[in-house]
Amino acid sequence: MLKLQNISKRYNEKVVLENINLEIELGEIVSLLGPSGSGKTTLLNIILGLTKMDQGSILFNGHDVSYVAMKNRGFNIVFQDYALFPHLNAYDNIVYGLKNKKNLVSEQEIREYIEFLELKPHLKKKIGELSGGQKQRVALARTLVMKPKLLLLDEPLSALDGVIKESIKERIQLIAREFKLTTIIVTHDPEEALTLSDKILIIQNGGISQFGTPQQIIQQPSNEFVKEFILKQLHIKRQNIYQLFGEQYA
Ligand SMILES: Nc1ncnc2c1ncn2[C@@H]1O[C@H](COP(=O)(O)OP(=O)(O)OP(=O)(O)O)[C@@H](O)[C@H]1O
Repeated sequence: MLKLQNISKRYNEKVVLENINLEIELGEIVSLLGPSGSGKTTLLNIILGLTKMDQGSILFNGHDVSYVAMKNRGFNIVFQDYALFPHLNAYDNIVYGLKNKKNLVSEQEIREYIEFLELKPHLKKKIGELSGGQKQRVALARTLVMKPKLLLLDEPLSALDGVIKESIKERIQLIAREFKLTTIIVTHDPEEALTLSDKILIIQNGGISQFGTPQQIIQQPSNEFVKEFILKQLHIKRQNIYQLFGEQYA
């Protein structure tokens, strides 16, 4: 379980996060959802260990990792732009992080991740020869071979559309189930959060506006902001809501 306790962060006297408390169960997919500038990426980076918090603690499976360096936390992130190496082919990108950690994963396991993400036909291609969805799958494979204890995804679907977006969404859900991998996703898109996650944390101005399952957020929005943000301003497709939660919420 990942437990965030009283996390606060300021930048130049401006409060960016204030007293964030959160518990995420093993294998759960949680979306951090909120408007631009609400503090989502800052919270993701604090969990990763990339950004220092001013106050608070992070517990992972009972261990306090608040002061553990990023590389020793074992939490891995897929950045929004994938950060793949353009001069290497897909396979060399996937195994890049294993250079000094050869014993972390067997050849057989690497092959399984590649099969799982349907990347076999693309292994020899340079990054520039891959589609957006293929790049995203290479980035996911590269992260999975590192056997992360926690998977962090920054806007994983924002560069994708239509069918590709849906297939990556399904992949992310399969990864979380198959590998019992706790997954935290930053998104500003309510529809994405509602259809992808087990739970959603809605952040507004650095504070928690609501934390709950998609059903709870649809059925019992805890305040006007949640109602506006989720249901009205961002125009969630009625059809998707209908399919998920039934006619009365469409
Ligand atoms: N390194 C930094 N130095 C100063 N201010 C920062 C820094 N990083 C973020 N901020 C500020 O903190 C606030 C929250 O930023 P953050 O990137 O966490 O928001 P976000 O919800 O992820 O936004 P977006 O959806 O636009 O990416 C913003 O006001 C931003 O300007």
